[in-house]
Amino acid sequence: MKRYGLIGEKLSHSFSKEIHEAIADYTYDLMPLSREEFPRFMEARAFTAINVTIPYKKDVIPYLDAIDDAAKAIGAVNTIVNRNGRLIGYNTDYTGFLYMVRKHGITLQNKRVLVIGNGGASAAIQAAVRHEQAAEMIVVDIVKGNGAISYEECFAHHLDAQVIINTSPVGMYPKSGASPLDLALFHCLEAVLDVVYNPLSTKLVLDAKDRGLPGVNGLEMLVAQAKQAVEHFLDTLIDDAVIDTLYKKIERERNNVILIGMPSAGKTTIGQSVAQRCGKEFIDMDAYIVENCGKSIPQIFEESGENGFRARESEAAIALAGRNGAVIATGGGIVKHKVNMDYLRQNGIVFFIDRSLDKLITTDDNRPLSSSAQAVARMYEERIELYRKYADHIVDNNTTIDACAERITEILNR
Ligand SMILES: Nc1ncnc2c1ncn2[C@@H]1O[C@H](COP(=O)(O)OP(=O)(O)O)[C@@H](O)[C@H]1O
Ligand SMILES: O=C(O)C1=C[C@@H](OP(=O)(O)O)[C@@H](O)[C@H](O)C1
Ligand SMILES: [Mg+2]
Repeated sequence: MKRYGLIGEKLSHSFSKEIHEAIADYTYDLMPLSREEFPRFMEARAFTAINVTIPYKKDVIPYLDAIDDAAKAIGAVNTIVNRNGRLIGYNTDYTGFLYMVRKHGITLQNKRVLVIGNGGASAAIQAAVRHEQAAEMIVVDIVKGNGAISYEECFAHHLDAQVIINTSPVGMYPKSGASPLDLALFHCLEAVLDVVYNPLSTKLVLDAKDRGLPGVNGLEMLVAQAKQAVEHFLDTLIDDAVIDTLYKKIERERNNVILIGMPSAGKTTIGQSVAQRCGKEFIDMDAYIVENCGKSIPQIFEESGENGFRARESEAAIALAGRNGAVIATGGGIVKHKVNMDYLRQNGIVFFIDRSLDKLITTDDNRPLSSSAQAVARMYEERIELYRKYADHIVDNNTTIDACAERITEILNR
């Protein structure tokens, strides 16, 4: 019987089963192995082809009969094919990374490249950067040595890096507020790549985008390395187009849909409709806060003022930003604290629901901030630039709820 799959120590968060089974028509098993189980598994050779992940990418090498040049240069293998009893090793992290670089039109040749982190993923990427003939490659790590310099040394001498590649886990969920370095320091920066794919866009990638630079997340590389592994598994060539299709599909499924805009603009109502149309879960952030506090919004404002409410709103934003594939209607003031949007944007595509001001005035007790035309106008003045700044898309809501929800669904599906 043919057997395909992935070995590694902890595999519960792996996307590989989903990706492989979308590209090929075999069953792909996640096979977590403890350190004790690992040697027996490799000696038995009872598989057709496997991928290898942390911590076994180096440890598999002694069990193999041959490895290709890239895997040899890197000293790590992520793909093993059993060809009539002979185990052959490859490294598609290397080729997957090169796919991602080329796809985004990023040139490494003659560039000063800064690689953050010096672990397994870094080894493959360092080999790829060398292959692309970078002018200079600096590796920085929290642990100095083994080819890596310290952050101190990096800040003292290498702020002229042109391309930054994060191979470290810094910025990965659940510590997604973190970034390995402040991009503002790097005055020659042209592009940033990150191997982390949960969240879909790390803080580092969003910082690059905010500076008008290409910021590339690790999901594309993940899909590319899997597609190239399938090619080795089945000894066939597959069109690269499948990478983009699959990458976009996973991104669409995992991204949250975040609705922002003035109070009464229609975020809650439209959010429910979008969720229903797309078969996604709906979360209303105000309702989430009320449920968690056991108090109504006016009650929270009364007891702890706007600041008290904003603190609870930030807690909710950070918690909900870790969700996947939900439609999240925020409260109108979400944009007032940058940290809220910093988190929500990591796993979300942001829609600004724009409704004309005269339609926003309300005597609803639940909206203590929008009871008069003056109050609404003042609030609008204060926030409009922020709504625009954070929006990936601006959608008009001056006709029907249905029309607006339909427009959002259209944008999501294109
Ligand atoms: N396009 C629209 N047509 C008619 N009523 C609308 C429209 N958009 C919003 N509303 C109404 O405005 C009120 C406020 O909407 P809601 O979804 O609660 O806004 P938000 O969550 O942005 O504060 C609701 O009664 C909703 O039905
Ligand atoms: O704009 C705001 O500052 C607020 C908007 C409300 O949500 P809606 O936008 O759903 O009304 C709610 O979060 C709170 O009353 C504060
Ligand atoms: Mg609402």
